[in-house]
Amino acid sequence: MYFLLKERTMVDRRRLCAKGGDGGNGCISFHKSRHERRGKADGGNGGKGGDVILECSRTIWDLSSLQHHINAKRGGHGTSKNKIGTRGDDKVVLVPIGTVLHLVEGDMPSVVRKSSSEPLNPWEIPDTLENDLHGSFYKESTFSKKKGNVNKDMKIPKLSSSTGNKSTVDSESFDFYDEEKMSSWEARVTGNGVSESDEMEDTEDEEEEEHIEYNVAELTEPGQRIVVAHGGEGGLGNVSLSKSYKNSNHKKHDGLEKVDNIELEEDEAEDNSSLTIGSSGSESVLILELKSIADVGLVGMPNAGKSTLLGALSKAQPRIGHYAFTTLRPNLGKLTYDDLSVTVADIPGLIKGAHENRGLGHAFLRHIERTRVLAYVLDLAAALDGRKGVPPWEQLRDLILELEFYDEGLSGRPALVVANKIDEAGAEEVYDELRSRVRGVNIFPVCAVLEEGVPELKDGLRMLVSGEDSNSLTLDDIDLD
Ligand SMILES: Nc1nc2c(ncn2[C@@H]2O[C@H](COP(=O)(O)OP(=O)(O)OP(=O)(O)O)[C@@H](O)[C@H]2O)c(=O)[nH]1
Repeated sequence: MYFLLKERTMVDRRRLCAKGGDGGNGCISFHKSRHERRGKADGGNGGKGGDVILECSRTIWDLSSLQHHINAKRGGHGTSKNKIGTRGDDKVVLVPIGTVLHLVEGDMPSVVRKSSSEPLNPWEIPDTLENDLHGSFYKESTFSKKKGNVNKDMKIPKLSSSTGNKSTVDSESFDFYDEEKMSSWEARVTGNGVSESDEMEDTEDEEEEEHIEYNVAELTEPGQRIVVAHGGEGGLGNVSLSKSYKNSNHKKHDGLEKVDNIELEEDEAEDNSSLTIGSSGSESVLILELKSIADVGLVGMPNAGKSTLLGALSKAQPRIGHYAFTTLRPNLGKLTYDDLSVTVADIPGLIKGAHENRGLGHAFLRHIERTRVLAYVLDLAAALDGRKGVPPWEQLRDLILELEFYDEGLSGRPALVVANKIDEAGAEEVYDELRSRVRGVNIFPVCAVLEEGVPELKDGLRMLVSGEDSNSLTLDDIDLD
């Protein structure tokens, strides 16, 4: 029995600017009493700023809920009676399993922690400060530009770059889908004059000009956490300042008061004031990308019927049009069997030249790269009755070529073939010919519109995903003569 869940459009890539909270300022205060007429230092340290943390979660499906700018809270200021400022709240952002991080700017995501509620010792002077106090000379940048280390346990995936050219191989000029459709699709506006394609292209252009460190970290386990921007350290209150100077046998003076009977020079007092200011939280710019978007990728030329098929498989209602490229971003459907749950992605139609980034080819191919198995969706009716299209076996050849041009081995994944639009007049004969020309993989005749052949296809997909069927398709398996 199948349980079918609703389909939705997914966001699989997002740029994120993260900023840790600034540290709170330390307090300069003196408690005076009858016995302590000169006053005793009692100013507390500022609280540490919060971190921005990414947490891997099963409950998150894609990156659509992620904001572009995420700031953690600043730490509270220290107060008299040696009260420490509150620690700024961390900002924990849930991301899906398989989120890969690319670093555009800032510190390496460094710390993997299970919980953000680590008890903070308010009396502790941060290492960096301790060193500065006893070391050479304090500089504010020491706080704000603290360089993190990559966690050794962090899994570094080997994903190929998403913007790089995969191949320089030329392909023949494309004549299957007319240029008018292509340009109308590219110009299609999806609201406020900005098309999704424009938005994606802008992002890719922007990225090409940047120096990006790809795949610096990956979130694979639910509950796994990575700090992407650190909170600044709190400034020192005069209690901590006087203790530190005492320890280091420095003689200092604030110009007006004697602290613990230690004489302090006036010029040194100015240095002290900078130590009381909390440091800025670190900032980073990242690109988050989903490594794996689905178990099954529906791959086909525009108009082959992929969206309709996804709807038939998952009772979803993706956008379906009578023109090419109805789908600009992958739609996802979930197909749950008794013992297995399978995600199916309707990947935007590929065209000849996609590997050269024609028609947003790279973006589309990147989606395919992140599916486990492939279902080639062919349009049996494309070449019928003098239509402009090419026969299904040639569609198959073109699809395999595009995958191979983009990334050698991409077409080597387990696959099956969906022969769609079997209901059209003359399609049965084309299907018979397809069967005689294509060997090695299962071929399912389907009418996605009427949902005919869909149960058998579901069984085929199940076998593919569970590994019972591991057949893949190469050009050698297609008889093109
Ligand atoms: N006769 C017939 N038409 C179909 C069938 N499946 C889909 N269509 C039609 O084919 C056209 C394209 O369908 P889509 O599902 O949008 O195709 P697509 O492959 O997702 O297209 P892109 O998103 O542009 O890549 C629509 O007009 C569908 O109604 C089918 O089984 N039989």
